Amino acid sequence: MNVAIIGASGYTGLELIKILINHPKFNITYIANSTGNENVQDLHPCLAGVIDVEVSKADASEVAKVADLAFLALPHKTSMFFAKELLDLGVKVVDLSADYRLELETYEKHYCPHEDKEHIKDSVYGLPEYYKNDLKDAKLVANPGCYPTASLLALLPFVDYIQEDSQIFIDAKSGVSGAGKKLSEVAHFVNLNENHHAYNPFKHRHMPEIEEKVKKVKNKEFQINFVPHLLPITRGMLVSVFATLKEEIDVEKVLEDAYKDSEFVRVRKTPVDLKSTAGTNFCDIFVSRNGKALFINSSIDNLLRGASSQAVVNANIMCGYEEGEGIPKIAYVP
Ligand SMILES: NC(=O)C1=CN([C@@H]2O[C@H](COP(=O)(O)OP(=O)(O)OC[C@H]3O[C@@H](n4cnc5c(N)ncnc54)[C@H](OP(=O)(O)O)[C@@H]3O)[C@@H](O)[C@H]2O)C=CC1
Ligand SMILES: CC(=O)N[C@@H](CCC(=O)OP(=O)(O)O)C(=O)O
Repeated sequence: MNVAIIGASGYTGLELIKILINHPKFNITYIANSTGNENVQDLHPCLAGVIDVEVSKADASEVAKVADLAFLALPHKTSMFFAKELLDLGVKVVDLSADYRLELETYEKHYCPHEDKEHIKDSVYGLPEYYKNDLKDAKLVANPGCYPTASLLALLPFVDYIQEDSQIFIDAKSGVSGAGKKLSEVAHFVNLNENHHAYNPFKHRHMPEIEEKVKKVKNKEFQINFVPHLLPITRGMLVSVFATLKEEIDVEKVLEDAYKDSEFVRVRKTPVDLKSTAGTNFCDIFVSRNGKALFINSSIDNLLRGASSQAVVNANIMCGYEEGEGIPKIAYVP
């Protein structure tokens, strides 16, 4: 199957190239960014001697001539313009941005007016462990955000056991590649190095994404109190969920049962770490309880399970391939 990558000069775009080069079924036929007119090796010197392709200035009608499926690694608000055109031209889309993740009303409250109301209602949320059946027939997949991926995989198995009307707290920590390649004051070496801080407490746009998906998957409404933090590292994400159980249940069994058939969730016996998942599509999860107090701990690579490798898993399912075809499993350890 011929595929296109739009947004190939960004961090997640590069990860898509790296995965798709080695993929047994997908063949990259189109790579684009906002300017084009460059070789991919000039864009990413690490790809010299690996892939020799001209980068185009992104154009949906050109994509439709050479590809059946497009990965959009574009910023929110830009993605929906390309997705709309591509879908109308019959190209399947896996969108890494937030543009198709939420109900229209939730999206417009937390982002901006939506420019593709026709397709947003048909998009499938790309969290494979919970949406696999819908993904099989999807034409448009909305890849989840990195924080919601790690948070939902940790939280969802326990939602039925958490005290109704109680508070759920999520402490989440991300490597700085989560913010994309653009320069910013926060990502300045001197501000970041040997430092650690929270940002947007209780106001981050991933809080409504987590709340909405808990409601959709489990039909339960909880106030999710989400606080993200920035880590002075390139990639990796660590999430700690705190909640109160209705009863003193066997939490390890609940977690193991939830993911016994999942190729890319590993249930751990000790608290999780960043390095064991870096470079892979795995989500590692550990759970513990103190009476009714519940602690769930998850780890992912924000650029892979939080973005590009999860996008390729979704594309595999959409195209009827094995979920794990071409998906990285070996971590960057040590
Ligand atoms: N980084 C992460 O960990 C995660 C990111 N995401 C989401 O994935 C998407 C991509 O993220 P990331 O790779 O970090 O972003 P980057 O900022 O690193 O890259 C953005 C890419 O979009 C391209 N682009 C921007 N505007 C246009 C345009 N008008 N036409 C064509 N190309 C355009 C840029 O090209 P150019 O170089 O020409 O400007 C660049 O290739 C975002 O929506 C992000 O929120 C989701 C989960 C995790
Ligand atoms: C460290 C950092 O800045 N992270 C980004 C989240 C990146 C991501 O997963 O999400 P989206 O696809 O929704 O942008 C942030 O907090 O906005």
